[in-house]
Amino acid sequence: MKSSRSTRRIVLRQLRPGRRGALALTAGVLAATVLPLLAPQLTQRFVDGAVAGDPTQSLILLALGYLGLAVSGQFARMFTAWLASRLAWDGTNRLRERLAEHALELDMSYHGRRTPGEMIERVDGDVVALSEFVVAFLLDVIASFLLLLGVLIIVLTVDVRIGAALIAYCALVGFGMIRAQRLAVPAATRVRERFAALFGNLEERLAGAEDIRANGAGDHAVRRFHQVSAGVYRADLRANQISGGLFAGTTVAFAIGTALVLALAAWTQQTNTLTVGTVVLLFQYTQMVRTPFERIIDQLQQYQKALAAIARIGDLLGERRTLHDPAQPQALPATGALGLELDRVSFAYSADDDRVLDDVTIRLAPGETLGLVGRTGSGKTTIARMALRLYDPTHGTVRLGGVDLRDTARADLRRRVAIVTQEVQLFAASVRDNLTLFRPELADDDRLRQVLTDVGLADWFAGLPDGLETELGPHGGGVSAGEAQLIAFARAFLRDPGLVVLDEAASRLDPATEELIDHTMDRLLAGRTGVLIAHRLSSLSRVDMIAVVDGGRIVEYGPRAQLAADPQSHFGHLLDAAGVAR
Ligand SMILES: Nc1ncnc2c1ncn2[C@@H]1O[C@H](COP(=O)(O)OP(=O)(O)OP(=O)(O)O)[C@@H](O)[C@H]1O
Repeated sequence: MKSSRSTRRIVLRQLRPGRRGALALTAGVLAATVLPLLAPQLTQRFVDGAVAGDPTQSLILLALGYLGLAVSGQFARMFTAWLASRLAWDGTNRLRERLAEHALELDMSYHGRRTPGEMIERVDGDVVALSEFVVAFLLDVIASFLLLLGVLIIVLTVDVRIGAALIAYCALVGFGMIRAQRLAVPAATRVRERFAALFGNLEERLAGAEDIRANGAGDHAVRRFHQVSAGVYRADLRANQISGGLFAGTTVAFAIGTALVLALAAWTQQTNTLTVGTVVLLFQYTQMVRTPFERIIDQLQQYQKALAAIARIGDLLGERRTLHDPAQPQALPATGALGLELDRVSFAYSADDDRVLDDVTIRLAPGETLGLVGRTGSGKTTIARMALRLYDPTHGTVRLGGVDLRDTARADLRRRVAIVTQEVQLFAASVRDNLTLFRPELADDDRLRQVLTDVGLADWFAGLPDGLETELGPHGGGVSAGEAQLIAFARAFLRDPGLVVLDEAASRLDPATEELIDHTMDRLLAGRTGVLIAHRLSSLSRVDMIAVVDGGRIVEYGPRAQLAADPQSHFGHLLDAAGVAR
């Protein structure tokens, strides 16, 4: 989706400061510009006064005034820098929040097409690039532009000829600098590419450190690292040569400019139209031209980057959900088990893909449990995703408690359906937050403790140093795979759902933990409708119905006991092959 003007406007609106902030910033920028502009006026008076033999007292006063101007000018600049960073930080934080919220709202079909790294780059990298530009724009571009304008106007009023010469000179140097900058851009891009290759290489080698060591590929890894590092060195050297050359060229150009203005001023002074003080004044103003010039040209490059960032952020904000909440949602039954029905459901992950589900029909009465079996990639998880409305079917209908899922409100659905996935996502947060998923109002402490006991985590909980406030490490550090599964069960219990989807962990756990999990699974399924994606056939002993999935189709469907007893059934053969009693 291309970013439209309106989405760009939304991006910029988030960055806009409040009225008071904007006023303070304008005042700061004006002070930071005007104060340095006044300083040479004092120098002029000082020099002319000294030449004319003015009393020392008035010269000291002028010198003190100069000092005061210099100090307050610096102060104004510091204040503006602080304020600009603060306002940009506030603005970009608003934007970051809005983006994160928007990204979380988007369907799984969107996230399925994006890597987490890409999303982080959008929500953080692009926003930081934009924030840096906003600060630099406020500080460097606007302030530098005003300063440059002020200098040119003052010099023009002092002497039109020198002013005109300075303007012509600035235009010439500016043009030259912009052309020269273009030389530097490809070199800087190459440095970034080489660094990206270096970090990519490092990440891959570190992630695979165990395999590299075990297979004796260490020498090769180090050699490759040397090659990639050498690439960074060469690119960086080249970029530094170019920027060093540019710096030297600019210095020479400005030195020539200063010499020219001085020569002109000296010549004018000799014809008695300018005082010595005015020549010093002109010299000082000419010196002031360089920095704003360089800043503005520097920012031209950042501007391109910021434009690209705005476009990408705009694209993300322009993405819309495809799963819509209906205007008048139908409520799901508020309590009790919910019947589940997939009625001739077909589905493809994207319009170009083949069907992953083909004419799937499943009917589960309230309280019944279904076991989904089939080879890897056959479509079991996709069936579960349909029941959770993570996607809408391409054809057919999914009903829960008799209500078409397309007619339900998302919040209602999330309240009544729980899922325990193979890979439990734990957060670097307190146990309480991990259980309630950051909604402390969901349950009081007694209920949280009760649920932990119910899922068999009482001993684990007793060993925690700060009880419910104990912080878990990143990715649930310090929690074993079995405990993580049980925490996921506890999350499901807290919501008291009417439908539970369990995607059993494929990795093996120790027998004691497996027994605990089996027991908890039974408790969770009791009195609820359940869909169990079983990786251990023995787990299926607890389900009422079995669906054997193959290539996105249900090739066998029926009561478990009946299929197990049928000598010809797929399910029976599967049990026999796995050595599990029928
Ligand atoms: N997000 C996705 N985007 C595109 N294709 C997908 C996506 N998720 C799964 N698929 C594809 O859909 C098909 C069915 O996958 P699914 O995960 O439903 O199978 P499964 O039976 O649950 O497998 P497993 O037992 O390995 O978990 C596979 O071909 C898979 O590659």
